[in-house]
Amino acid sequence: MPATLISGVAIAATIRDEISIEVSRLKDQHSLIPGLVTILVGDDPASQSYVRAKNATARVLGIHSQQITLPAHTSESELLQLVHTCNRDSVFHGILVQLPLPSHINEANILFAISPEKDVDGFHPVNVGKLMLGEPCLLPCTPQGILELLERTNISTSGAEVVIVGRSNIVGKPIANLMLQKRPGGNATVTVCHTRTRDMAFHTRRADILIVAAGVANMIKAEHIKEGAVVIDVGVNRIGQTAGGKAILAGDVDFADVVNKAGSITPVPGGVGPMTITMLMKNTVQAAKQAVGLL
Ligand SMILES: Nc1nc(=O)c2c([nH]1)NC[C@@H]1CN(c3ccc(C(=O)N[C@@H](CCC(=O)O)C(=O)O)cc3)C=[N+]21
Repeated sequence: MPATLISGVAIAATIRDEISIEVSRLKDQHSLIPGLVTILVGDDPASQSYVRAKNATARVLGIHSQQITLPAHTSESELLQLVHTCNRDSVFHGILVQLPLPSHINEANILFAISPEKDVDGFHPVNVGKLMLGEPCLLPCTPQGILELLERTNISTSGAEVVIVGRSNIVGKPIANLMLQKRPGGNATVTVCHTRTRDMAFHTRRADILIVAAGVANMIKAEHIKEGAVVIDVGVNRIGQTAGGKAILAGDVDFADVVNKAGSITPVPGGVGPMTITMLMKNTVQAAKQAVGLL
């Protein structure tokens, strides 16, 4: 029997409806319009399309959003100036600096300059530290999206063997921490694999829930998974182009190879990606409410 498809598109749509209702309520009852500024440096086509999607989603939900696009040769100090200006601008409750930045800009210097209250990516050390401690904070969007996917498909993590492939600051490390926490959505036994892991399949085959965020197209095959496992594919790899010039996407999981062995699986596209953008909207609303003392 083929795996049950976990539709990020459908679950994201449900959450977007919830957010849209909340945005209307904030407007009506508190004259509060959540605001998001997205900052894009350079002209990488993938980054352009992600930022466009973020702004489009914000508008649909009634969130005020503005995109600021700067040339690739923008200096670190110019970008820092812009971040400081946005920190002070009360129209914006959330600031997103699209990554990756051009190599002459130190990403940490920029991310650390964003006010933690406006850090809707959850990348600032204050929010990273709070996450680690289990304190309320702005959570990074992709890990938060994965928790929502599992919760809303009634997949329990308590006592489960969760194996994560990838140790990035954006996905691997924070999702590992969240799954460890002593609260619903956590309580898992967590293993994190990476490029130096000696026998990847030995670990991944033990997973009840396998989360793959390695950035290597189709690396996870049937031999890597246990029969009936939940497989969450975070990979978004551009592996080619259609005749019309549209990017062809592949996940980190070889979907065709795994689909008859997994119990449930997220597709790419249409799985984790739409959840990531939705959590950015949720964080923007949370930041706006916090800014005016509603949380
Ligand atoms: N400051 C910052 N924050 C981010 O959250 C951030 C970032 N930089 N840099 C790049 C990564 C990547 N990322 C994705 C978001 C949505 C989809 C997504 O919606 N994907 C669609 C397909 C989109 C397409 O067709 O290209 C899907 O999987 O169905 C993918 C990837 C956010 N990122």
